Formats: sequence, structure tokens, C-alpha cells
Amino acid sequence: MILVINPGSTSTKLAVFKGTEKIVQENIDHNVEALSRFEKITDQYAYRMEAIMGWLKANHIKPADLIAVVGRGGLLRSMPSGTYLVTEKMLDDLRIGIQGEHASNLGGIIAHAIATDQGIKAYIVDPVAVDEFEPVARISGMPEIERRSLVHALNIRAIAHSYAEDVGKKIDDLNLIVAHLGGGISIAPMKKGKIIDVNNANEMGPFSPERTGSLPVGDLVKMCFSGNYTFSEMKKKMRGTGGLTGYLGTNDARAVIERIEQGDQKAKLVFEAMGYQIAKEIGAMATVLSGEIDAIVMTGGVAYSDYLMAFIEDHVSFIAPFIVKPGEDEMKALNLGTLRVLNGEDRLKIYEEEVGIDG
Ligand SMILES: Nc1ncnc2c1ncn2[C@@H]1O[C@H](COP(=O)(O)OP(=O)(O)OP(=O)(O)O)[C@@H](O)[C@H]1O
Ligand SMILES: CCCC(=O)O
Repeated sequence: MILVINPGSTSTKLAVFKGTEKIVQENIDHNVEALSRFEKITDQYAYRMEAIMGWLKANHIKPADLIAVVGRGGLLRSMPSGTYLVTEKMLDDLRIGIQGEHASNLGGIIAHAIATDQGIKAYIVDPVAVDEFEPVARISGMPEIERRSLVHALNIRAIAHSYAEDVGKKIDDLNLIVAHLGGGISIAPMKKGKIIDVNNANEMGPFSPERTGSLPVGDLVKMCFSGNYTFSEMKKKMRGTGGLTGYLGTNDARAVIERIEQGDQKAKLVFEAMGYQIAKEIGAMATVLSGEIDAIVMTGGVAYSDYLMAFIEDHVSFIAPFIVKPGEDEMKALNLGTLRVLNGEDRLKIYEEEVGIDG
């Protein structure tokens, strides 16, 4: 059995798989007050560990029956995609939050502790720090600022594998544009399995249910220096209350669709504008692949919207076949990434070697 651990900001998702079969999955909600006692994310280690061990016991899962533990990888150094062994240097980087504090930093740390107790191995799969940019993609236009790869890599690669399986190929044989449409939006050109560019959902590309994406830069600079907003207020506007939330007061695409069905013209305009920006970004990423594209694959929660999918398909189907695989299943993706290395289908990666640091 494989134990999958996915720590989020207010909950820890847990699942146990036997091969590809999900035996049990649960989302353990943590008391927000209890979490707020901890200054740093890593200070929550003992608290979350106790909850996880209690959950295993309650579900009659013996740690001794596990063959591997996989955790959601965190904000590590920029790294190639794949499944990684949790190593000492990776643990150091997760503990200090080398690219920032994030609940998922605890995934590898907790997985490693449980695995070590059982004499088995711990893994992480495709963290948001996956960076396979070609050099030209890093140039922003201002020498002080570099374009950075932060990406919904876990779901994007899982969906690419799933599409490849559907057509009897490997992701290394395909050129795809995969669009993850969740709370944030990542549009990724995948060249023979590598994510060679992406918009960076926190800062660029289309607006999303709760983020602004790219903005007219002159007006943004003026707003920042207007004296009306603090740094953290502006950050929140970009990453929490932007996009659909800013215009319509909700980050729930289903609520927006209901409003459109009731004749709300503003909701229609804004929702279609999101589709328009997504289509434009897909068009831009088609040029990254020089037009040699096997399929455009749409995924994430918002891809459940037939209305939006039809709108986008209308704009981009001239580029390549348009495929919709809605939703996401991070727990399944983490398990499959682990199985791929255990079955010898993928090479197990070592963090120190891949990011070029001494072990
Ligand atoms: N059936 C549906 N039709 C339309 N939109 C939907 C549907 N189900 C979920 N969504 C929308 O999907 C969005 C959330 O997607 P998802 O769950 O993939 O993102 P997340 O995990 O919250 O964020 P992220 O992917 O950025 O980490 C919300 O706007 C939600 O309203
Ligand atoms: C930046 C992409 C990852 C995320 O928003 O979780």
C-alpha cells in the first residue's frame, strides 16, 4: 500500500492506494485557531503528524504494511519534472522554505519521517517549482526581472500522461498545450514531455477565478505608487480577490454560470473575457511549439463548464484537436507518479543531482 499525504493551508488530504486502487481517502480539516498558534508552516509538523497517525489508526492501516509514502512537494528550488526521492538536502530546503513558505513544504517532510520509521522510501512528485524553461523563455524585457516557472505541474503532467495513454503513446512522443483551469490558471506548452514555458498563474497570463494574471503594466505601477494601497493589499488584489472575484464577487465559476443563465449580462461579459484571455494564451503557446501540436487539453475544475469550453474551442480548434479532461485528482496523480518509478516506467530523480547542489 502507498500512503499519499497532501497538506493544504487548512487541511491535510490523506489517501491510501493498493496499486492504482484507492482504498481510502479523507480530507482532515484543521482548526484554523490551532494552526494560527504556529509561527512557521514547519512548526505545524508535530500537530499534523499526530492527526495523520490518528487517521491511519482509525482506518486500521498499519504503517508496517506500507511500501512507500509520497508527499506533495513544496516550493523547492527550480527543478525538472518527475518523481523524486526525499533526500537530506531536499529536507533542508523544505524546512527553510527555499522559495517561500507553503503548506505543501510539509508533504515531503512528513512523508520522509513516516517512511524512515518503516525502513521504506519517501517521494515527492511534480511540485509547483518544476522549471523546464528554455533560456529564451526566461527573458522578461526588464533585466532586473526574470520570467519564472511556477506551475500546476502535478495535474498538468498527470493529464498529459492520461491523454497519451488514451492515444496509445508516451508523453515524450507528443507536443501538447495543457491548460489547467482552477482557482489559478496555468497554460503550458509541453514539448515531448517537458513544460518549456508557462504563464505563471500568480503573475501572468489570463485572469482566473481569483487572480488577475497579466495587467496593463503602466496602470499597475501607478496604482502601486498611489499611496492608496499597501504591498500586501496589492498582492491580495492580484492573487486572492482578482479575476472573477474582483468583477463578480465570487470565485465560484458555477455561481457565475447560474447568473449568466438568469440573464446577468455583466457575468456573461466577464466570464467570456476569461475565456477570451485563455484562448489568447493558448494561441501564444502554440507559437512556442511552432504550431506542431498534437492536442490542446483542458483540465481543472473550470473545465467542467461546457459553456466556457465551447467558447474557447471556437477560438482555438484551428490549432489542434481540442480535448476536455475536467477536474483534478492530486492524490491519484501523486500515487501514479510513485507507481511509475516503482514499476521502472520512469527514472527516479535525485534532487541534489537535478538542481546541481552538493548532497
Ligand atoms: N461543474 C463545474 N462547472 C464549472 N466550474 C466548476 C465546476 N466545478 C468546479 N468548478 C470551478 O472550478 C474552480 C476550482 O477549480 P479547482 O478545484 O481545479 O481549483 P483549486 O484546486 O481550488 O485551485 P488551483 O487549481 O489553483 O490549486 C472554481 O471556480 C469552481 O467554481
Ligand atoms: C503558481 C501555480 C501553483 C498554484 O497556484 O498553486
